[in-house]
Amino acid sequence: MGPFKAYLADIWRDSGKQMPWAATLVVLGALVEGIGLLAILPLAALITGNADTELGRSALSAMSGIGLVTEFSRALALTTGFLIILAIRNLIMWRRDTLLFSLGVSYVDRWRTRLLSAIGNADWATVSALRRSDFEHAITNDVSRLSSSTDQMLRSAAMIALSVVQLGIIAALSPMLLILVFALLGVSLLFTLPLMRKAGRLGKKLTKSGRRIYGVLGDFMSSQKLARLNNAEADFLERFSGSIRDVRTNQTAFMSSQIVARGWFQMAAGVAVIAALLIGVFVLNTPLSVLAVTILVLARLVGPVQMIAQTGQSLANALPAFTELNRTLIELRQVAAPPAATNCTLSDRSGPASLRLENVSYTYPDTGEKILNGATFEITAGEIVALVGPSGVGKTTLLDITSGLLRPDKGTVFADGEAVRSEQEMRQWRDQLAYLPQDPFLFDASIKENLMWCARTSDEGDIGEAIRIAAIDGLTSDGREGLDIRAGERGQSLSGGERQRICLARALLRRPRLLILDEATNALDARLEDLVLEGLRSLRSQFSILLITHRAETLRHADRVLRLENGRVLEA
Ligand SMILES: Nc1ncnc2c1ncn2[C@@H]1O[C@H](COP(=O)(O)OP(=O)(O)OP(=O)(O)O)[C@@H](O)[C@H]1O
Repeated sequence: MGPFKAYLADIWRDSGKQMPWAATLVVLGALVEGIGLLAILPLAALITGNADTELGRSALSAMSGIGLVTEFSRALALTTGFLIILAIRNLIMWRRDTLLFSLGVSYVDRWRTRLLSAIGNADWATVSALRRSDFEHAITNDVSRLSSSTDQMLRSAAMIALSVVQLGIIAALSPMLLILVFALLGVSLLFTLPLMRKAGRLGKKLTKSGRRIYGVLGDFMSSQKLARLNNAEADFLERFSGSIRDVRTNQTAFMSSQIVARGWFQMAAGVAVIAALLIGVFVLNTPLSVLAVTILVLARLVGPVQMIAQTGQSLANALPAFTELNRTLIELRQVAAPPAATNCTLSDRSGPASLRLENVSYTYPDTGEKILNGATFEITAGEIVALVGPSGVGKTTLLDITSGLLRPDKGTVFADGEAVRSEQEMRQWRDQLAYLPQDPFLFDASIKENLMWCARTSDEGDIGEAIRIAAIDGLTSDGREGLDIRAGERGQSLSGGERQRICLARALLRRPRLLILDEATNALDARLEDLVLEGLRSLRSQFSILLITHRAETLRHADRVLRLENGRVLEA
């Protein structure tokens, strides 16, 4: 019951004031439905001419009291009353169902928002170690399962209220018949329990196999080119087929258990209706109108009871997804970078920044490998410094610490002589710098939209200048669509060098005080790289530059070269 309780509490908390209003509508709907059902009794008394129930008798005598004595006037009054009840019922049901639907939809929407904002707030070390496909699976598949079970559960709550009222009516009319109905529910429940347990087991398996599919699919999509070059499409297809086979088996088993459960219910309901008829007529001498109402209630109960039972199964199937989502959320929130009070004044500065890293050490928590060990270096305002070192020595790690993405285990980052420690200080610091990572990333949008991301206030003049420095003016003014050229998914409609230059122009539009380039011009030919780096040099009154490169020719653009070796920074 643990996860179920947590799930209910979560929906309740999330819905705010809407849930009590929805509950009121659910109860009102059930009561009006019950009144509509009872209205059959006087109608039956009128039609058969035999008032065989208390309610039938009182209704007829009440009508005589107000002068309705002819059959026609009574039939008209009863039909009008019936129609009014029906109209009120429909109005309440419409409001109830739209509210329940919107509660369900908003609940799962909020789950997606919670997960995305938890990712946005979690520290970089955790986010970078997160498997993308697991997260995609959580936010699409797990949340969808939650969506359908939440919707079913809310509708079932309305059905339960309806069933309780209808059972109450039978209890008032004939308690013995109620026992029959309970026998039906008991038998149904007996068959449902093992099926619910099975649905829970299948739910856990579905979460696992679903994640595997997303993993294989993610690998497949991002390595299409590689797969084709190695003629390895068949291998992917085989792995994919294996995972979907698992999902299919689990889904089929789940569907089959639902169909079996439905079959049992229909049989149990059929037996109960016949039994109620026979026992009512031959043993209990139940009045005909009560029998009619009972059969009507029983027939109407089959649908709701079936739905309630299926909701049980669907819940058992979705609860593992809820548990998994909660686990992901808690893990991400535990590593949320805490906002801290600060009197940092970095945001007031302008002109090139100075930077100092003092005695910085860092070990990746998942591998335990110590990458930096007392690294110290300095960049003065307006200086261009190159950082070199063998592949895998820790250059990118050092940049991630410089930009505040990773927090050093020991040591301090100083910007303009001020220590940058808290997340708030790091955020202010990141506003001052532009960091171009090794893989240039572009959105599937126009070049202009890509350029203006994070620099919304840039005008035509700013864009023109950034384009010129990044040497993409040739691309954007060659008679094609100019800045409206679409970059394609992850920028695939452009060449590697074009992508790098657009990312550089985008970085310049942020007006950084420190520009960090992690092999950010390595896809350009030597002539273009020279042109771009010379352009950047001319802007040293605006920003300092820290760049990583493996190319010896690039080093001549730097004022100083530093070498990273054994976790320390040395003058080269
Ligand atoms: N998120 C991570 N978790 C664990 N280890 C990591 C992580 N990122 C990098 N590493 C490891 O840290 C070491 C340094 O990596 P880093 O990317 O900083 O090197 P680099 O000097 O920039 O290499 P290159 O020149 O090849 O880009 C490598 O051994 C790498 O495997």
